[in-house]
Amino acid sequence: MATLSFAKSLVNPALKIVLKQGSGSHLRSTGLPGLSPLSIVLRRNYAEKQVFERTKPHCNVGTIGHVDHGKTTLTAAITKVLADLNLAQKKGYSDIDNAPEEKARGITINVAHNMITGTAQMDGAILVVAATDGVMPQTREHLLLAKQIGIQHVVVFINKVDAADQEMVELVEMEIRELMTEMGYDGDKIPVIKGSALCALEGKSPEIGAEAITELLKEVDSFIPTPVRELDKPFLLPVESVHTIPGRGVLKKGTECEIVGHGKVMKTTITGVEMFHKTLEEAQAGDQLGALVRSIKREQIKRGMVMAKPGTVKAHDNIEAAVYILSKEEGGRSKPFTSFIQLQMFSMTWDCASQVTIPNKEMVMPGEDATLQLRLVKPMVCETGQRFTLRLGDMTLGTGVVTKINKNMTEEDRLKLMEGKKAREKAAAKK
Ligand SMILES: Nc1nc2c(ncn2[C@@H]2O[C@H](COP(=O)(O)OP(=O)(O)OP(=O)(O)O)[C@@H](O)[C@H]2O)c(=O)[nH]1
Ligand SMILES: [Mg+2]
Repeated sequence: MATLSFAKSLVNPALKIVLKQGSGSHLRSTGLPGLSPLSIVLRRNYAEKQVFERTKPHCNVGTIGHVDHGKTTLTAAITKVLADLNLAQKKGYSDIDNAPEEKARGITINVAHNMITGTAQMDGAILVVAATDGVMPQTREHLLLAKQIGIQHVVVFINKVDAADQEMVELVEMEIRELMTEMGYDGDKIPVIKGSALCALEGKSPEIGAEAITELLKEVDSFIPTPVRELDKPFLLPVESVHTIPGRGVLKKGTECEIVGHGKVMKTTITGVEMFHKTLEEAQAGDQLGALVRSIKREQIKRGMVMAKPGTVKAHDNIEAAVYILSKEEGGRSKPFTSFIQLQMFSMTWDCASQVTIPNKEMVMPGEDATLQLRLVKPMVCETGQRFTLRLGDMTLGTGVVTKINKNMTEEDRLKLMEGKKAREKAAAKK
């Protein structure tokens, strides 16, 4: 397995670091579903050509961590340090935090949601912890989620060391190593780099600024291996977002595909593939790309649908799953739940309301495992083994994996489900 090495990258003037941006393509899909706004796509040998050349592997690394600990600043600092070495384009806060709400409030919204919907795509993570605060609730929540969704490689950056004394920094390091071990990572071996993203960004105190970033990149490089992509399976791309580009009528050009989800199945043909604003001959698993498709209107496609080889995927609305319900300490809720609770299910790039039935017990307590039957209000693409998260409002309640697919509901079943939902909502409103 080839390893994408930042150490190597740093001495390779051909490296470019590219942040996820809107590509202006007609249908934006991603084989590495839903990169978080803070994700970094590392690729090497990025040449300023109109045609994209696949000469180096890609590795997707995202930043996670508690609110205000410096995720956005660190991402900006990484691009600055690499740009100074002529290895990347510098990106500002507003390039990184893409959503309008994020821009307006200067915060990264919903990292957990991005992690959940973007799971398969993050090959590794940088956990940002401010030395001034230490481990905070979202530090735990994100790390737990990272573990559960299968992110095996995490590098830690203790940020804001400019604003904390040495003793504090050492305590925070011990605290993090302990937490990592508790979460099932090798807390003693994990690379922990201490520095200041702000200093790096402002070009101050190089020993805790630029040099710390360089060290972080070296560790990312050697510690996070290049993922092995499943190239021999039929293609499947979760739709991340949809864009219109006027006057452009045209995966591999000519490939027939099906777009499935939100209760629909549509057949079409791919007329062009783009990556990082460049056209390419062929996209492969692990790429984040834009696909142009024939005779489909923008309104017909929605985030959460899946573009796949015809006949290879189906949408389901009645499934069974093994689920772990987070305890309060892990960021879950303190109360148990019973059958008929309505939860939002998040998987790949979709989310859908679902009604829960607990087949073999009365209720599920926080911190417990359970088998659940989930009935979705619309059929969505899911397969046995697919991972998902259940949320209630903005709280992560649990994470799970699909264990069995039941026959889709009939229209009558669905109506009953919706009616039952309405009745229960009415009853709840009366209370
Ligand atoms: N003193 C100091 N302040 C920093 C450092 N890095 C970031 N900050 C400040 O911390 C605040 C939060 O930084 P952000 O990068 O927005 O943090 P974030 O993790 O993206 O925050 P959310 O998106 O709100 O979750 C800003 O005011 C930064 O200027 C640092 O190294 N030292
Ligand atoms: Mg932010």
